[in-house]
Amino acid sequence: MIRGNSASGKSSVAQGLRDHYGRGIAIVGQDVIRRNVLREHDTARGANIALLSTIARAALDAGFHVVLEGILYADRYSHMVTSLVRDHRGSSHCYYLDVPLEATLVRHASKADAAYLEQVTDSHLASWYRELDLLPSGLETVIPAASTLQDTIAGILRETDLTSASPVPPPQCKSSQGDAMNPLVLMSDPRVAAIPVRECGEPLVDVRDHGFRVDPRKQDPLGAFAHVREGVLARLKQARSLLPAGTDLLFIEGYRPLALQQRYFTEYRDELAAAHPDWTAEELHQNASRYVSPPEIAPHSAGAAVDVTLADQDGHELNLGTRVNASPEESYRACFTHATNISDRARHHRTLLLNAMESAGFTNYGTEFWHFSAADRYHALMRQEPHARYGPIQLAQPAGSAT
Ligand SMILES: C[C@@H](N)C(=O)N[C@H](C)C(=O)O
Repeated sequence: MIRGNSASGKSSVAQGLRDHYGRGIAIVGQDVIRRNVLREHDTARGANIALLSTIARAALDAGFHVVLEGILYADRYSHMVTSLVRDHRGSSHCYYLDVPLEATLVRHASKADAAYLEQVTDSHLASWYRELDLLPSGLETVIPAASTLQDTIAGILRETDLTSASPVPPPQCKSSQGDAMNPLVLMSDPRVAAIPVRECGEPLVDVRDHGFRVDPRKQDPLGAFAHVREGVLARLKQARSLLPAGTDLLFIEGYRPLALQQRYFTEYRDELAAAHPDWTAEELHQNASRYVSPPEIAPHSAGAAVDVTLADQDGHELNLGTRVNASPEESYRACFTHATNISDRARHHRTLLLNAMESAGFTNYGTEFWHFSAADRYHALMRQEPHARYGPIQLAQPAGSAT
């Protein structure tokens, strides 16, 4: 988001970002919506406020990066802007172009649009001007007037990680496949279910007792999410030790009770069925298994799988291209581990994670960069092992708790 007074350079910065990045960036300009589309005054109850939010959300949902730019006075627009930032599942960056009134008047006078200059005079600019009209909670990075247009654009591209990402959406490929060289084996592949399980009986253990960074987003009352088999914990420890200094594993989810797995699977399959009424039951089952494992072979319900990502040394989640648990539809398949429609930096982070986890003996699921498992049926098939060692398991209930 780019805010600032009239003639502070917001739209030039937005245009410059798009010129560098190419297609895939939507510019949502307050002036365009308020003046051109609605032709309304800027008031606290203006219809443009909700419309800006709706357009930005729709563009994000369609897979675009969004640059929202405008004067967007803090007292009128901060609620809309902070809600957008709060609800956005990717990363958000807010900038305020801090240009003194005198400099905005000079920039304004240099505009080529004579009709606009006639309509918008210096006294308009002066009456609209608000000094350092920042949003609450330190959301914005203030860019001083001394920063040149080129420097501002380069800085924002760098910070937002948009320097070299390819435009979205990516080239189309068949929805249930990888590429010709590395076809994905889906969880629904009958070869996975055909792998026998020789249950080894290892218990579930709580990773929170072992110093891992554990993200609370999948937390449940019993702490089931933080459990994994003993051997999985050992591998996690090894993977963690293999990461370069300054990066750490961020643990999101391990064990998942079978009933929850069943619910996730049914919900997602029903979502696909609503979006693709022409798909057969088999197509639905297969495509659902890109994102949720069929319950009968679920690695999470065997305590064999972990969803993990990377954090920096202060625990801040790193950018790995999409949010963890982004669905193929939501992310234009950028959630696929080897997706090409992510930035170089995100790719680098994915490679760090993949290398560490695979070296520690995990197998990744190619449709989810964050999902790894060991000694379950999927892992056994991919590593050509004759049987799995972890089958479905139940988490012991604490003594005295209701069943
Ligand atoms: C739902 C998603 N986070 C997930 O866990 N997917 C894998 C494939 C699974 O269900 O095992």
